[in-house]
Amino acid sequence: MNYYPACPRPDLVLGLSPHSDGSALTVLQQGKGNSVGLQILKDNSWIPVQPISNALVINVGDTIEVLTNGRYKSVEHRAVTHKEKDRLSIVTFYAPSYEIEIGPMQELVNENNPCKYRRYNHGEYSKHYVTNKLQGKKTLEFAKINPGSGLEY
Ligand SMILES: O=C(O)CCC(=O)C(=O)O
Ligand SMILES: [Fe+2]
Repeated sequence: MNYYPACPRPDLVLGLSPHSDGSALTVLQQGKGNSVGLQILKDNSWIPVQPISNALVINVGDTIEVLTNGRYKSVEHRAVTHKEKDRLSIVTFYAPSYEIEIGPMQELVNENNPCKYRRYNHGEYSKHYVTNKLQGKKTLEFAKINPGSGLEY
């Protein structure tokens, strides 16, 4: 559960820094009466996600990006604060157990789609995730075979 108090200077204070979730899928509930707080990064612009009554937001997380060999990208997102209104969001992360080994599905790797991510243990990734700052999609570098290669991720 995330609680963001009202903030007199939303221009200076973020609610939550830009990041992608380490999960496979994230299910997020934001109440309709809430201020708009969640934003996703699309084409280098931050797009607000309007709260809709009785609707859940589903985010693709890093684990799905790796499993699909980059076909489904984890979404970079952040939460902003509001001058007068506070905000509550409820998140549930669906992720593999720590002992599970993750890597791209064989079916999605071929000569046109070379393997972009190494195999690793999800517990290792979780440890890496929680011991690093939230900095956009930087945490996912952990899983890339060749981060500096110019491969299209
Ligand atoms: O409060 C929100 O809308 C975003 C929360 C979030 O991104 C997270 O908990 O990972
Ligand atoms: Fe998140």
